[in-house]
Amino acid sequence: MSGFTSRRFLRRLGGGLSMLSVASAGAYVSAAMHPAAAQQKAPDSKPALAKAVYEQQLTIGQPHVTAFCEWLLAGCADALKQPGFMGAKLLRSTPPAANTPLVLFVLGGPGAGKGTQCARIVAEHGYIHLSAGDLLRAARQAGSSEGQLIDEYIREGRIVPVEITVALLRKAMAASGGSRFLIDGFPRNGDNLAGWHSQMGEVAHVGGVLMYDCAEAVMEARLLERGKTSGRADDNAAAIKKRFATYRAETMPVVGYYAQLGLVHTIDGSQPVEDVYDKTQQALAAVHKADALRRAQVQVVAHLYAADRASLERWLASPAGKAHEAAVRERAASMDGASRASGAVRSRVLDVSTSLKPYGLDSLRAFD
Ligand SMILES: Nc1ncnc2c1ncn2[C@@H]1O[C@H](COP(=O)(O)OP(=O)(O)OP(=O)(O)O)[C@@H](O)[C@H]1O
Ligand SMILES: Nc1ccn([C@H]2C[C@H](O)[C@@H](COP(=O)(O)O)O2)c(=O)n1
Repeated sequence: MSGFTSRRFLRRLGGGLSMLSVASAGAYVSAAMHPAAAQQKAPDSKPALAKAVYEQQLTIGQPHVTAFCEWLLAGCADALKQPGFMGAKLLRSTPPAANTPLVLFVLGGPGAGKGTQCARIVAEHGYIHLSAGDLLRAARQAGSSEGQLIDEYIREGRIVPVEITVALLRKAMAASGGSRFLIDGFPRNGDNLAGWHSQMGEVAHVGGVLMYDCAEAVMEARLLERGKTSGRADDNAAAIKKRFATYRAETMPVVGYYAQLGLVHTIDGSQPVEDVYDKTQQALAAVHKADALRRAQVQVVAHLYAADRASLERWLASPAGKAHEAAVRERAASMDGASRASGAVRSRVLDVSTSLKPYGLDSLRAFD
């Protein structure tokens, strides 16, 4: 793949391939056309239609996009020397996931200090704080149809079915209009986790879990003290015991799940509030850095157009085609992990006849 240099590509363009720079809204990076296909463009004649498309898709970080696209288009120009090939085009777009709101789950045992830290984060970082427990208590008080069921679950220190909780969270998120959320006390068990994935997996991005670690004896003392004024039905010794048991049995595995994904920031919640907040700030800095990269991701799609599927498949099976595929994968994998959403390059050949999208050379000419 030594031919993948922009200088060589530009020389080749000068020698016959035409390069179409693109005018529209940044969606199209650039396109190249086979000389034979370019010659078919007579003013009154219908443009030739491609019959098959070789498509490669990948998602990469913004810092790499320009250099990568230039390199890839040069590689496509190499491929265009093959018989039956008509044109190539690179497109780029923002992946939908880059625009979804950022969610931080806030976990830790009852009384670990989740609500206290969330109040500080909201004041300084502009998050919307949603406590699953608060939403459930409000739903109970508002006399909702599920009120009695919620009441029973909370009194027993059990976890309310996720359909109820996630519906409350979803509604509150939409009503807030925010783009950064602290979701406190959720997901508390496997049912919460599964319900979140199915209902919210595509709607919001979980960027991290703030996990406040605290000994039960410390948490119990805090909750009993809080119980003197909180008015909460579950801030008493008997309910606290059940809540601890539920936390150990049901919530800790959820923390383990996110730990495996590398998303958990464990913070010692037994320290004074200010010290806990200092550690929280450090965790937030790491989360925000990763989130900035997520938002700067770009989806790149490369198309090679051919007059027939056989031409594409012949080329893909040839040493040149294999080298092209391998080079794209290698280059994608060589980008630094943090700014690469997926090193996986999705490649496929599409028959235009079975595709919904008309892949004609006229689409290239639109940018002529
Ligand atoms: N770091 C701390 N040091 C001492 N007391 C604290 C600390 N953090 C919170 N508290 C106190 O402990 C009690 C419980 O705190 P908080 O309500 O923030 O816990 P929580 O994890 O949100 O509890 P729950 O899960 O029961 O809602 C409160 O009275 C709070 O003022
Ligand atoms: N995801 C959740 C969160 C809370 N609950 C119920 C059961 C808890 O004991 C209670 C109080 O929660 P807290 O305010 O202590 O976070 O609310 C639930 O069922 N599911």
